[in-house]
Amino acid sequence: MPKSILAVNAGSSSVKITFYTLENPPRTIADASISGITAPPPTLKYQKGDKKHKEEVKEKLSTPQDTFKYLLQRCFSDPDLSEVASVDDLEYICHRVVHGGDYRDAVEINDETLDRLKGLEDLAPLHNFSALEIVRLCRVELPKVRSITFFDSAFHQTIPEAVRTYPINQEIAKANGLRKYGFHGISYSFILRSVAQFLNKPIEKTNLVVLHIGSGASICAIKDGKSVDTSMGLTPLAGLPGATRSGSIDPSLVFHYTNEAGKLSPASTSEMHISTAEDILNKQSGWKALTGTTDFSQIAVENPPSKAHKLAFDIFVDRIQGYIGSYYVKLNGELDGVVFAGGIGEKSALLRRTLVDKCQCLGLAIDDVANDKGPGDEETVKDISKGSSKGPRVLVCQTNEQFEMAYHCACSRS
Ligand SMILES: Nc1ncnc2c1ncn2[C@@H]1O[C@H](COP(=O)(O)OP(=O)(O)O)[C@@H](O)[C@H]1O
Ligand SMILES: CC(=O)OP(=O)(O)O
Ligand SMILES: [Mg+2]
Repeated sequence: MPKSILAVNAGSSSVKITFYTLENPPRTIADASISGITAPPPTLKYQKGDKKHKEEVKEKLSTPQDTFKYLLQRCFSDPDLSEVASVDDLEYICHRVVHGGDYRDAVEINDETLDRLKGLEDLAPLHNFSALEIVRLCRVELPKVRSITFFDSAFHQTIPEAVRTYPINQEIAKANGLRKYGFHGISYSFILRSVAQFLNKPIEKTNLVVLHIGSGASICAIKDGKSVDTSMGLTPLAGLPGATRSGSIDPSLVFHYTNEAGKLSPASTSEMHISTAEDILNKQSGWKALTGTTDFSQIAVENPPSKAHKLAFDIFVDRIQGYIGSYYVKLNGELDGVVFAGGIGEKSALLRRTLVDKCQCLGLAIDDVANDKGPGDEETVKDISKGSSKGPRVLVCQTNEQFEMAYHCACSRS
């Protein structure tokens, strides 16, 4: 039986896994995910071809490792999934790791790289912990399968010095790795390749402003196929607000909010230390703090259920509009398109329409019918610009971080 690739995308509240054939390009065999780990009961979603299944998980899944093991076991024990019946059918496991520090490329896990990644965990405990717990588990329980880690930050290594440097003491900045890194890069890499192909342009001549907006949200300016700026910074907290994140705020706010800011948060564990301020701004802010829900589909509605929902929507629109304006100028107005991606970008026609209306002065215009319809299941990129528009294209891209990892894994092998 030919071997396969398993791609793992472990987030703070979900673990998604996808099995692919080991060929170039890889073909999806099956997809499984568990979401709602932090807001039980967790939900399992499973898809193989046209067969879709969703159920509440009864077992207690308190760690990313438990969740990953549960998903793997479910897939291995499915009689319809004969392609991946056991660990012997796997050649590679690709892991999405959010913070990769100075890494420019994916790395294969061995004692040395795992040690280096351990150092990064302190810089981004909230974001790297789940993924690295799963990497460690795979080392112990699936030692024959090669683990490759892909970093969200790697795509942004091209950001110029003046953009990535914080104006603080540079000795301290260098010693502690304090600079803008940027994230969602695995997704941006998928989007860039897919959109360049769609526009029939070479990647190195493609200029885009891309919005990856899901429960974590960021935006990226791409010039000649390279990231030149992005809204997230040292950690994914900077920039746009998200489901539970504040996004950029005046840093002094922290000390006015609570005088416990620097103390360890009760959410810390013996392996993961986070301060009270980090916990508040990362996990108790954003849509959740404003409206009580983390689900943007309840906020992005024509008639919002409360003033707070309307305010949350308006805040998001305001912050994104600011970045689009700034990046348009940084790209000298020479952009091929503005791309909407991520759960919200792909699904909310209302947010896309509102933003495009607010950015009319840049020549953006939308076709309402195409926008309302959105992309079909098999449509990776859809053009929703108004036919007569001479401005940059307005596009929706259904991003796929798992595929991007499997694709690079298969490419580097062939
Ligand atoms: N129709 C919709 N309108 C607005 N937001 C939506 C819609 N459908 C899903 N979303 C939002 O997309 C977000 C999840 O995005 P996704 O990129 O899948 O998540 P993650 O950041 O966890 O990877 C959630 O906040 C969800 O509410
Ligand atoms: C980097 C980041 O914010 O990731 P996610 O959107 O998956 O939370
Ligand atoms: Mg995501």
